[in-house]
Amino acid sequence: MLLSRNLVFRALSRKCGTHSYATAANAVNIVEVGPRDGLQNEKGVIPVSVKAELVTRLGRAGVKIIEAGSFVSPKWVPQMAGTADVLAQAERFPDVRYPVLVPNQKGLDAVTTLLAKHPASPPLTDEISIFTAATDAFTRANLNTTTAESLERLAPVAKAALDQGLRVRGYVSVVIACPYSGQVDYARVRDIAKALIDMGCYEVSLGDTVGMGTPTQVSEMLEEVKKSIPVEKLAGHPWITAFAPSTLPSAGLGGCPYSPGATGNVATEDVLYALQGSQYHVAGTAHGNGTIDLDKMVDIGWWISEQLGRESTSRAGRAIRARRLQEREREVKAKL
Ligand SMILES: CC(C)(COP(=O)([O-])OP(=O)([O-])OC[C@H]1O[C@@H](n2cnc3c(N)ncnc32)[C@H](O)[C@@H]1OP(=O)([O-])[O-])[C@@H](O)C(=O)NCCC(=O)NCCSC(=O)C[C@@](C)(O)CC(=O)[O-]
Repeated sequence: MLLSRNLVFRALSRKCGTHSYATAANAVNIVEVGPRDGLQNEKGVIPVSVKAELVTRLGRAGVKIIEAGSFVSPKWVPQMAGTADVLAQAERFPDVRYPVLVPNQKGLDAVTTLLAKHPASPPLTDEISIFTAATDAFTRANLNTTTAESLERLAPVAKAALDQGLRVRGYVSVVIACPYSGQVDYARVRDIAKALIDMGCYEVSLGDTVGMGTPTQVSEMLEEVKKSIPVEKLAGHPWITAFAPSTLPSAGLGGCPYSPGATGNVATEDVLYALQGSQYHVAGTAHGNGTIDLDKMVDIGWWISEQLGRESTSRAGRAIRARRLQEREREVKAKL
């Protein structure tokens, strides 16, 4: 699956966060963005039933935060059409959150309509993610406006969402380099992230959208952003090379359709695998042992990849599958 595009930095801060899912020291929050970021860039049409099943399977595997889709213009991102039906059809688990991406008031209105139509408890979603970018060129390509104008548009959307009891999370894209305008000014990243926090985002995910950042660049950018925002309110997406915690999709799928040259995401399975035996662990999840089930995530990664007509790019996913096949062959031979 598309693992984490955003690892949350609470583990690094060694403090509990302000969320209801506050984490202990060394705990990593994983925001699984497979159903949204992982699928939004696909060429073919993905049936709603497949998208809903993906959300269901992730919940069963113990993922605690699943970004289930987006309420953007279907003309801009056709793959995200039907997100309301995905939310309505997916089997939901009471301790799992299902945030959705919202670009404007129209997107929030669609969420409000959905919640009125399906008055479930807990609600189908209780969180929106709003997004902008560190450069005007990227914001123009992705949202058809400038960064400053996007922030102006998003402020009332965030306020309206908070007023109706929704949580609001923020994304800043291209925090290191922009595919259209090159190296990014980290002070600008800091100011934009701060603007999102000031409008009520409980956390801001910083995206190296094209995946060009080196660990040194990511550290420098973070040092700048930390001047205005405490680290426990930051998440990373998808620069796992530099930091432990993040927002990821399974099977390494995905990316922003308006980010030419992006090479896909770090797979959730790979991060789960890397965390094994490290000083970090996944924050408390649906499965009381505080872990996401790696084997189930590998299965989900292969399943969704098959649905999309490709192979999983997750290294851990491929290795674990190869090991399973070998074990099965050995068992068959032993029976002969
Ligand atoms: C923001 C807009 C809508 C502006 O697009 P626009 O064309 O400027 O908007 P508009 O207000 O002029 O409306 C144009 C048409 O879109 C419709 N429309 C307008 N809004 C909506 C809506 N919410 N839902 C459904 N329909 C909508 C609207 O009704 C109208 O339809 P028409 O009259 O032509 O039939 C467009 O640019 C858009 O949808 N952009 C989203 C692009 C996107 O989803 N990108 C991928 C997600 S971001 C990402 O992946 C990065 C991230 C978050 O992962 C972090 C990282 O990786 O760095």
